[in-house]
Amino acid sequence: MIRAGIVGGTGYTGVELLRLLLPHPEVTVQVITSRAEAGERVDTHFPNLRGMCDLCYTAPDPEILAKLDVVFFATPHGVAMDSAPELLAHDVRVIDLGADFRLADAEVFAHWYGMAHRAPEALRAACYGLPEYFREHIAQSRLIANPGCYPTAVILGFAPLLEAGLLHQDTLIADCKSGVSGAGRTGRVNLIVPEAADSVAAYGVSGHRHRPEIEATLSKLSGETIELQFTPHLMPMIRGIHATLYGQLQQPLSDAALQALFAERYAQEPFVDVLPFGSHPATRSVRGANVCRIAVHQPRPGQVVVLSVIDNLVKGAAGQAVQNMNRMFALPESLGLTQIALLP
Ligand SMILES: NC(=O)C1=CN([C@@H]2O[C@H](COP(=O)(O)OP(=O)(O)OC[C@H]3O[C@@H](n4cnc5c(N)ncnc54)[C@H](OP(=O)(O)O)[C@@H]3O)[C@@H](O)[C@H]2O)C=CC1
Ligand SMILES: CC(=O)N[C@@H](CCC(=O)OP(=O)(O)O)C(=O)O
Repeated sequence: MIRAGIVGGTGYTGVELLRLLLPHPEVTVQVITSRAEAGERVDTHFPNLRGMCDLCYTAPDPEILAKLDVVFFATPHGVAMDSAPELLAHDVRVIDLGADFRLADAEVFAHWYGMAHRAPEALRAACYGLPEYFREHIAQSRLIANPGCYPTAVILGFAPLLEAGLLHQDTLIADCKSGVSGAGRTGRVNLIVPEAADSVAAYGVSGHRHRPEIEATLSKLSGETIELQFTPHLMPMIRGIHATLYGQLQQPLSDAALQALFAERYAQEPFVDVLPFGSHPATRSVRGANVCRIAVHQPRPGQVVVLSVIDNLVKGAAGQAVQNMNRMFALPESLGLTQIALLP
């Protein structure tokens, strides 16, 4: 059995990790941390776990974490980088759901996250944990940077086109919507019901920290320098990300050829579902499931629109982290991740 620990167990992604790991046949969760709730039973805070979980929160203790096989950091940016080097030295695998190891360039990280990178050596050893594109590297890595939620939806939607060099690079737009759980449990004041319900607003239009993550990954996959306009919006829903991606083809391509590109690229992927051409996937079709549903459109010759939906807490965070863990421990990638989405 893999002995696992979760740092940040009172947050949304930490509890989502617990929901997925408790029934996982090859994992035993031995540690779940909270500084504020140390000593409290987890199921007093999350009654959905009653009868499934006897764990109590403990304060993060490096000596205890160092005895585990894998530690998930479901913590704000800047936390994992202070613990990861020591854990790695004790042969503990680390999966960071935050952004500490996502941007390979420490200076780019410092610019977007407003803090110097304090573990540059670990940063160099980290692998970007998007299994559909970096599966082999993940299997050999001991430190995984779990991708951001928006980047997961955007990269999975754009990558087949960019890998094939089919799009003009100066016309790319990612117009995205997120549910409020994307901001975390201790989210901002504008995420409380009276402020967030019955309203939609864009934010971060001039620059959001997920833009460099998306651009760096798509540049790596395409071999070109990719720049795009990324516009996130806050939606009055709890879970879900909907990405509408726009691009212009460099040369004419039939609808059937576009569809075949996506269908073939993801044919063997257990967690990417390519819908029939011209479909309209809804976030409710992925709620609670580790899946990205994608649909391709060509409204006018040469104009491509890709729709990509995920649950931000599952394929956008905890589910993808478990997928990465499975890969790191040479387990079947789908183990413990075959939940069907909750509908309605
Ligand atoms: N919400 C989402 O949809 C997604 C989130 N992420 C990323 O995952 C990470 C966690 O997000 P989320 O679950 O939403 O966050 P929350 O704000 O809901 O929870 C954060 C957790 O971290 C703990 N924590 C905070 N500071 C520290 C610290 N210095 N040391 C140890 N523990 C700490 C908190 O518990 P306590 O203070 O009691 O210790 C709490 O349990 C973030 O980096 C986020 O950006 C990634 C993809 C999607
Ligand atoms: C709705 C909302 O506020 N979403 C968050 C991103 C969610 C996320 O988890 O991103 P990281 O892992 O990079 O923090 C935001 O835009 O800042």
